[in-house]
Amino acid sequence: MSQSKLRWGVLGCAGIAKRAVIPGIQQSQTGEVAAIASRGEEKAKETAASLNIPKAYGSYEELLADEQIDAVYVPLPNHLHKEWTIRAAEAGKHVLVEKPAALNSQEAEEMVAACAKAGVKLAEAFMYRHHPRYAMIRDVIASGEIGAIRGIHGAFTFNNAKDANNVRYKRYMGGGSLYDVGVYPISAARLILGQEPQAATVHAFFSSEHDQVDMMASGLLEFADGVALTFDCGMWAAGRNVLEIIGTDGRIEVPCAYVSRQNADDHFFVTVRGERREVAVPYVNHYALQADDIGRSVLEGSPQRFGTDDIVRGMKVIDACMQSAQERVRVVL
Ligand SMILES: NC(=O)C1=CN([C@@H]2O[C@H](COP(=O)(O)OP(=O)(O)OC[C@H]3O[C@@H](n4cnc5c(N)ncnc54)[C@H](OP(=O)(O)O)[C@@H]3O)[C@@H](O)[C@H]2O)C=CC1
Ligand SMILES: O=C1CO[C@H](CO)[C@@H](O)[C@@H]1O
Repeated sequence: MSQSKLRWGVLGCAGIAKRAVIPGIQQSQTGEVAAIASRGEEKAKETAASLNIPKAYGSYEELLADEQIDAVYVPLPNHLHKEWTIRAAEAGKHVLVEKPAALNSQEAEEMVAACAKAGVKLAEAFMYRHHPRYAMIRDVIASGEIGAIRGIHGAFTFNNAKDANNVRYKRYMGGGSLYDVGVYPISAARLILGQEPQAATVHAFFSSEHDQVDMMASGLLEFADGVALTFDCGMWAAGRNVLEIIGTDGRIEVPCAYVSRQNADDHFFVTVRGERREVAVPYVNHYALQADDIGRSVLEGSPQRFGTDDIVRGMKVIDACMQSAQERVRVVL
């Protein structure tokens, strides 16, 4: 590609797109947001004006028909990820799709196949993985300082249960805490261990007041050598966003593990034989780094950090967690 920046189009005007991902692309080195689309033209125009986006479209189809757009960001409710990823790929656009990439691994496979057929890149927007903290944490583990990993615990909870119309409380849209936030500690454990779990056991509370979506879930993922991830996630509990890696000789605590601090330096803690030290990590915008990963792969041909096979493997784990929670069984992967 001869141009210097990837021209992004965004489908949908609210939520995480407006709050963080559009500013992230605008701060990235490789991308610019060239157009935004909404189901309502006025909303698109207002959002474009407020975020300095040159073009606004009153439908997603019109944006996909714009030949000036190279890549599309899909921050729609979960049940629309597959449809709009495939439509974007068929229109020749590279795709960054929000987490979870799909409702299940079958959908993820179809999305990966459509992108491969169209010759476009596909990435899942697990922005936290692009934060340099995770490479630093893996370095601490590789140094042997905390010894052999014996277990990982992750938690991601928040409380917006009063917002009854939220897409997270609609079952057909792929609502529920596992899809919304449980996916983060699951993704982080797979990232840190560099392997897939062998079995999943999840207990969830499906709320009749919230369209039977899971409002809270606790789970156990079994990895090789007796290592386990224990996690909990929830949408009607006080906010927590943490990860802990427990070794034979020490442990690593990661505060703000999945959504890093805004405009502030980050850190994590390493405790070995009772001595706790803080490892400082200067502020970065992980949404910008996420955009640059796909941007560099398109503009410079560099490999994406996470392949599309990771998307399907991750969704297989989520499938197993869902099945375990719904059927109250241990699911072998
Ligand atoms: N990586 C991260 O940090 C985060 C990721 N997410 C992910 O982003 C996705 C969207 O979440 P969030 O931004 O909170 O969602 P919102 O409900 O805030 O926004 C979703 C957007 O989708 C569009 N849309 C299209 N069809 C529908 C529909 N039938 N109902 C409602 N909205 C529709 C709307 O845009 P319009 O009306 O303009 O067309 C709306 O602005 C999810 O997959 C979620 O998991 C969410 C928060 C943080
Ligand atoms: O991905 C996400 C980041 O965290 C939010 C909670 O605080 C979630 O709702 C969202 O979907």
